[in-house]
Amino acid sequence: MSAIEIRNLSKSFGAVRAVDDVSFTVEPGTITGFLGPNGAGKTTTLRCLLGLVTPDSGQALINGHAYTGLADPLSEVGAVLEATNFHPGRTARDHLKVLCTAAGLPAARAGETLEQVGLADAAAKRVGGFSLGMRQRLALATALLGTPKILILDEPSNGLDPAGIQWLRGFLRFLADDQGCAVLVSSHVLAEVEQTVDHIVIIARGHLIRQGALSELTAGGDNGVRVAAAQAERLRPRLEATGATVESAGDGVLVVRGAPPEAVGQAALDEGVVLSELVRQRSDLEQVFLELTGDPAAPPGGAAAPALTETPGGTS
Ligand SMILES: Nc1ncnc2c1ncn2[C@@H]1O[C@H](COP(=O)(O)OP(=O)(O)OP(=O)(O)O)[C@@H](O)[C@H]1O
Repeated sequence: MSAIEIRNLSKSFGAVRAVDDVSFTVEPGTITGFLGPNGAGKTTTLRCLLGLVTPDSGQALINGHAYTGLADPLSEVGAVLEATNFHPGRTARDHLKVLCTAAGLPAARAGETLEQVGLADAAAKRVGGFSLGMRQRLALATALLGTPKILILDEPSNGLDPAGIQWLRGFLRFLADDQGCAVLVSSHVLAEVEQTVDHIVIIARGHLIRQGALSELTAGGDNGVRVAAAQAERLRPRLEATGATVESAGDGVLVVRGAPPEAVGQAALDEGVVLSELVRQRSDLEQVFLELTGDPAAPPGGAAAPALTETPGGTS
């Protein structure tokens, strides 16, 4: 049984089909990046998982159950949807203690989770004075109170500075690798999650676009540098001498692997070859995401974005 299972989930708000027949799973010990441009349907999917929105059809399951059917939800799943619902006059520790009392958890969990998220020094400070990044950390502490094995985080990097983002990456990896947690983390920025996640699920306009292991989606790693010039072949010996592989891609076009664009440009300069094109070829994943986020007219699942995993729930 998967920790999280989204099965043929659909939800409309009036005429807007926010989520349309989406299926995927999240397994224990893994981090899944849930990616899509603004308005893609990520938050709606996560809200369905947490019982905050009722789907029109399909299912959103935690350990095989709807959230509302969980006997002890806080010990099974922790969620960070928005980091705004804190009483401004309360201290961070008091905020967590109130929640511990309400949930029947030992009050000591308040201090433990503040320590875990790096807020121990701010435990006695009023939340009203917290930065957005500190609120994000406090929200994460809230999610961790019941020591859940499943975490659902909506845009958790929002408001974190670069050091905070790096800390979050390490912390999520620790939760997945050492604690065996299943982590689902949404973002609209590919680069933000790319270094952290094992799996990726991409949606746009409610539709599932791609899903799979990050290693599969970025297969090949080096996608090469495309260089075009009337005398492109003159670059070949110089580039091959540096260990790069050079393939011909048609008249006057080469694809160079194992050398960065700068090295290809330098070779052209040294050889006195005039270039008409020099471009790093993007990975398939980058390309798909660029089309989704960079070109509003690009059709989701269109010719440029064929489904990698055709089977719904194919990551299971
Ligand atoms: N309660 C609601 N009432 C009406 N429309 C809604 C509601 N919630 C979401 N929508 C619409 O559903 C679509 C999907 O929204 P959703 O918030 O799920 O996307 P998202 O991927 O989380 O976007 P973002 O990254 O901007 O948060 C959007 O068109 C949004 O306007």
